[in-house]
Amino acid sequence: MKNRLLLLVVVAILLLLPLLPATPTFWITHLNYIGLASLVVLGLIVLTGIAGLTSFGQAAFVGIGAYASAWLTTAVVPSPWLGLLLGLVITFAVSYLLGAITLRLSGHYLPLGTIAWCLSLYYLFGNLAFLGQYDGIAGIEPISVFGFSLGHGRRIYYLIWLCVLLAMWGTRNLLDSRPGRAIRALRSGGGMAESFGVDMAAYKVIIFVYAALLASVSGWLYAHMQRAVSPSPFGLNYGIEYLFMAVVGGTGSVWGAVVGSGLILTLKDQLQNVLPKLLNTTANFELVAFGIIMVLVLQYARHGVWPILAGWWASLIGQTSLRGQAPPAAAPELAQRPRPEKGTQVLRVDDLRKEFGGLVAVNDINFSLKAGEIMGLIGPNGAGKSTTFNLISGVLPLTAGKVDFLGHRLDTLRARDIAALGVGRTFQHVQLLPSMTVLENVALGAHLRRKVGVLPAVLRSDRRQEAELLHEAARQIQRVGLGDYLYEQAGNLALGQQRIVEIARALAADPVLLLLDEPAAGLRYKEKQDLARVLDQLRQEGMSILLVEHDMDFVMNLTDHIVVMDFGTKLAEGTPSHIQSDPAVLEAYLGGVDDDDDAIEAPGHAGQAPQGRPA
Ligand SMILES: Nc1ncnc2c1ncn2[C@@H]1O[C@H](COP(=O)(O)OP(=O)(O)OP(=O)(O)O)[C@@H](O)[C@H]1O
Repeated sequence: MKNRLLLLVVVAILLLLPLLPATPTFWITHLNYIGLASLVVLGLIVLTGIAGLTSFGQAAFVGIGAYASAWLTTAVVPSPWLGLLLGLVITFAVSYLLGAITLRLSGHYLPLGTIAWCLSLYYLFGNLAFLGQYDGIAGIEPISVFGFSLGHGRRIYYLIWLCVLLAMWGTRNLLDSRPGRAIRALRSGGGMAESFGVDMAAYKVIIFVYAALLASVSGWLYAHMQRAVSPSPFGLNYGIEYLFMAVVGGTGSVWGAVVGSGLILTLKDQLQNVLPKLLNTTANFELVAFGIIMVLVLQYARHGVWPILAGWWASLIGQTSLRGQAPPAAAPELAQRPRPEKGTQVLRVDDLRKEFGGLVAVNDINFSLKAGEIMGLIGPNGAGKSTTFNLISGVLPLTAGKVDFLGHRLDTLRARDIAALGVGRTFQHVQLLPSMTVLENVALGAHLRRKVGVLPAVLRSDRRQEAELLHEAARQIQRVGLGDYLYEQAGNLALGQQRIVEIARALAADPVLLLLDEPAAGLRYKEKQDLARVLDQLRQEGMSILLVEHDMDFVMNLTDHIVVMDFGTKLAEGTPSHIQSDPAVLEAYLGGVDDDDDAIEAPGHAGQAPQGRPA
């Protein structure tokens, strides 16, 4: 409520400022530039801040939007609105092409790639004769709305800030949606999101184009505000400055765009005014001071200024934790996929093999799993259990062998196609998105159960589907006993609880087969019992569960069937009681059969199995 009030106050001030004759024209011009930069930085917040894809090249897209409209309105038809359309179409085509090529690059190659195409486009603007080469294009028409000219700074101000507010609204909607969760998962890099059906490569291109289109709109407004364009504001130094704005403002929130643009542009302006007077020289020291201030900000406010301001505001209005807040409103339940009859063979692994160079991590393993059965995959550290999981779920390619899931060959499919068939999984090293709430993390698991594109998400016409996804996520979180933590940031939970959240996320995908990698690690005794109850319930519902676990008590009490691996090979297979007295297993675990100790300790006494290979 108080947040809304603050927003209304900000919007009211923005509305009133140009109407007050006392407002200096300089302020309005300055605010116009802040608005133009905010649009570009907003795209960077999504691209770099949220998705972790660093781009130094956004200024080039500003240039495309500016030049397209400048050329069209001066040389072809004097319609800035057609100019906007042309700019958006060209930006779409160029950014799609550049994104498809450069986003395949990772690490430092991606930023270097963006520098390369930013330089290319800059020199292209400066060398094309019909764009006026380095002199650029002058005499550009102002924008008019229903015959009302926005030629004056105080008028175009409203259009600029309307675009900024709309872009902020749309971007917030996007981030708070099914595609938004996928975009926020891009930063995690690994294959986690793909294991829930997210096409990471496609989303990378989508947000690259989204950010470029925002920059293009900024360029269009710039061209018709300045009434002239030349290449210099679209060069690499501006691309770097936009990135600074995003980092200084705060890359995790849409408000960071406005705060960062405002701070950097005001700082630059003030340094230009104050430093010459202070140092009594005309020498250009402002960039030196600017650089030092930037280093200090990066050192002491790594997440930007906005999170600090937001924290102050939250403590001022007494905003407390969201823990315990009511779950999302009830919504129709998502359809469940048909389940195989109990006892039907669900998974069959034939001669599964994985070599890492000379190391055979999985050596021609065979086993099968039926519907309504829990199978344990156990073995000492390094036995090849997690690798087997990764082969079944498509995270790693097989060296040889075959994986059959309900008649589908999994070993020829990508991780996201395997997820779509009904295989859900958790990870040995927890892979949650720590800054997202538990609810959002689990809703990511249900990604494939509703189709919502970027446009409906931006326009917020996806609310029905979103309510269904959140309702399903909340249902699964309550099922695993974490209903009090729906709105807690996942990174704030204890490691054991994070593992349980991963199980809820896998359940949200409505799997037929659940692959759990060390689900009981880090849990207390009572939590393990609760988890065992949930898994038993799932088994009774007909789900097949394959779990890797070191806690023998947990495995022996819960599973129907166990496969023991050692050095990549299958050592033994059978029921828990059979495995507990198998001499080969005892040899692997305990270093040999002892007269006094002829079995893996009975459930209830065992606790953790020895970790590591026998000496
Ligand atoms: N990407 C990789 N590249 C090279 N070697 C790997 C890779 N992944 C796993 N290995 C090796 O394969 C073997 C099996 O590893 P894996 O993680 O599957 O064992 P594990 O049974 O799951 O062990 P733990 O219980 O410790 O998790 C180990 O020797 C490991 O070092």
